[in-house]
Amino acid sequence: MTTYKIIMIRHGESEWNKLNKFCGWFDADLSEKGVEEAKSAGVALKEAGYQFDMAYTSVLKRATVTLDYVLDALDQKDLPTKQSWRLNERHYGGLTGLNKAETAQKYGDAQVHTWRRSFATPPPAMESDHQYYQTIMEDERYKDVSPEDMPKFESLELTIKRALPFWNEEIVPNIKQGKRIIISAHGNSLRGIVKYLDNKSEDEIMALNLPTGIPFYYELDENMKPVVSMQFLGDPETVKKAMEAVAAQGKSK
Ligand SMILES: O=C(O)[C@@H](CO)OP(=O)(O)O
Repeated sequence: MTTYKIIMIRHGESEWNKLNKFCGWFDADLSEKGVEEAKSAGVALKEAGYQFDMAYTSVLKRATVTLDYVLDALDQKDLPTKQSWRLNERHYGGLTGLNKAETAQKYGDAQVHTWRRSFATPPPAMESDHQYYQTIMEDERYKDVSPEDMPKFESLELTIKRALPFWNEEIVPNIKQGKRIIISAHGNSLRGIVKYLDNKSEDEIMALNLPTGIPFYYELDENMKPVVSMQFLGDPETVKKAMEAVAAQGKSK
């Protein structure tokens, strides 16, 4: 049986992860710790013997810069790379820029958990008087995104709807040609792909919190069904703690 291995990585810690702010499509930089995470991810991939033929990433710096550090560690700086807004973080709408713990104090932990992790419940929309509306919605990078596709908020369900065409039409054909692929993206765009690949239920995906900067792989069969699901390149205790820390970001204290 032919199988295909694909690496995915959530970007390293961003400045807004550090400040515990809802980030979404805001283009936050990596924090110093995030840079270190990205470099370590590159070293882990190098030590495990990985080389790639093609990379995919979003149009947001935290993912593209993470990819740059990884490719640098692998001596593959010139790797063909395709960027797409379809791999962006889910759009956090009106919550963008708010502190997660303060939002939980105001609306309750349960509401924030629903906004962060539920499948179908979207955050409130980003209205035109929102502090970051112009910065995000009028960004040149999105000038070719059709107005119907341009979100003002996204649930995980909506994030999956816009990410999957890119997975199916761009990434899958290259996987099937035997290209070795790395995807550098975001907590929720990757949760979307993972939900689809593993056919996870809405409850199962609600419980998944991806850590920053730790690569994981899937091994897929010819029908793109996982033979091996989500294996992290990191020691299980560290991965578990990092996942718990992400889950805790939405608690009031
Ligand atoms: O703020 C965000 O855009 C995301 C990822 O950092 O946060 P959360 O984990 O709350 O979905």
